[in-house]
Order: sequence, then C-alpha cells, then structure tokens
Amino acid sequence: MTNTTPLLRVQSLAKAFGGNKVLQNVSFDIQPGEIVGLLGPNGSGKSTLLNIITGFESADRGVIAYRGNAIQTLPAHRIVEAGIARTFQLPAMPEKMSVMEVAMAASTTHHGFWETLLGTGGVRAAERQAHAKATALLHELLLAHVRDLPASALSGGQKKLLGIVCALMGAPKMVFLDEPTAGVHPNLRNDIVSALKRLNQQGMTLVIVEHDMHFIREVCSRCIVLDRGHIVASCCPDELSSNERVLQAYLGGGAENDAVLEKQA
Ligand SMILES: Nc1ncnc2c1ncn2[C@@H]1O[C@H](COP(=O)(O)OP(=O)(O)OP(=O)(O)O)[C@@H](O)[C@H]1O
Repeated sequence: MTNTTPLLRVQSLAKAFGGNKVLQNVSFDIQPGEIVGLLGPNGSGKSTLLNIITGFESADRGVIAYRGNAIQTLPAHRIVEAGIARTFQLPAMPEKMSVMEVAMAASTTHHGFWETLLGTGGVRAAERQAHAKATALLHELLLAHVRDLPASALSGGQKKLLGIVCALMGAPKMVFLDEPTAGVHPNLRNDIVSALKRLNQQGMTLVIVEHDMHFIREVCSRCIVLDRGHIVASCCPDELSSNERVLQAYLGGGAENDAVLEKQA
C-alpha cells in the first residue's frame, strides 16, 4: 500500500437479483480516517453494497480492493480478519448469553480444539485480553452497567451499541454501520454520535448507512448517494440539498430518470 492507495477502492461493481439490477457500475474510494455517509432512497442498493463489501453477498462483476488487495472473493470471516467489520440494521442477540459473553464471543482470537479443551496458557492469556478489551469497549459504548444482563433484554438502541462493540472486538481499521440510529431514542442517539466521533478520532474509518440527515450532517465529512443502483453524488453533507441529482433521487422520477442515470453512469 502506497501513500496514495485508498483504504478501500470499489470499481465497476455490479449485482442483479434475477432481472433486478440492484447495483450498476458502482465505483468509489474511501480514504483512511474518513467518515462517509452512504445515502439513498429505500431500495437504492445500500445494504446490498454493504453486504457485498463485507462478504455476505457476492458481486456479479467488479473489484473491491482493501489497502490495495482484492477482497471481493474472500468469505466474510477473512474480510473481518483483514480489518473490515460491520454492524447490522437489526442485530439479533442470543437469548441466554450475557452482554459481556456476547462481546467476548465476538473476539477474533481463535485457538485449536486441543488448546481450547486443555485451557493452555495461551488460551487463558487470550481470554484475559479479550475480557479486558470487552470491558473497555462496553464502557466506551455506555453498556458497562448492563454487562451482566441477558443481551436479549437490552433495548433496541442498546442492542445497536452492543453490535458496535462486537464489530470493534476484532480491532478493525474500517467499520460499516447499517442504520446505527434507526429507532433509537434521541438521548442514546447522541451517545452513538459521540462514540462514533471518538472512534474516528482514534483513527477508525467509518462508512455509515443512514436515513437521518441531521445525523449525517453531524457526523459525516462526505456522502455517497445511491439511486437505483447508481452512484449519483459524492459530496459534503452541506451540498446535498442543492445537488440536482440527489434531489431527483429523493423527490422521485420514473423511467425517464433511469435513462438519465444510465447515460451519466
Ligand atoms: N437477497 C435478495 N434477493 C432478491 N432481491 C433482493 C435481495 N436483497 C435485496 N434485494 C433487492 O435489491 C434492491 C435493493 O435492496 P437494498 O436492501 O440493497 O436497498 P437499500 O438501499 O438498503 O434499502 P433500505 O433503505 O430500504 O434498507 C431491492 O429491490 C431489494 O428488493
């Protein structure tokens, strides 16, 4: 990786489900240290893009390079190991595990069968490390006071925070967040904003799928806007409201807009 290599480069990505062309010729770069908002109307392809980058779906065409290395054929766990983590729109939590246990289970340090069974020194040291890290992250994400509760008992917003904790347990360089504040109480929303800003100040690159424009303005330095599978804008949040193609995407448009988008892609 040279000084000019972007942290992530997506080139000519395409994906269709049957005849539904969900992503078409999608290309963009993310630089280290950015907080980028990924925007677009419902069904514009944001989650599909996020799923492809993080290895949960495969692309039909295109290249995804992380620190200069192609990752588009890697399975999800190898992408996590490479340094890219993600959260989910609706995090599912195991019924019987405590908040701390869920955080610990997200640790990416794994040992062989015999080492684990025998509880070797290496395993115990790794467990201590994971415990210390989970403790620090639960504190950072304001979940220290609920660490012994069953994870399934958390509120929707707290589950989102725990999803962020889990994503961070592997010490990623880059995190994709899928609607981190949707359905979250305003108080907790502000906590999420502060936590994300702190993580970014510590060097984390963030890409955030969000519909909440206040949140985007508060947190993001740049926005990428998708409309029906095409990137129609890459600009700072303040420029969104005067961007013709963004307005067109959000205010609607039928087949005539498809023709325009095809031409401009
Ligand atoms: N596994 C799938 N099989 C078939 N179609 C799918 C699949 N996943 C997504 N789609 C379709 O792809 C299109 C884009 O969906 P996607 O979830 O990526 O949009 P989105 O921008 O994230 O939407 P929202 O903001 O509503 O979450 C939709 O038409 C959706 O129905």
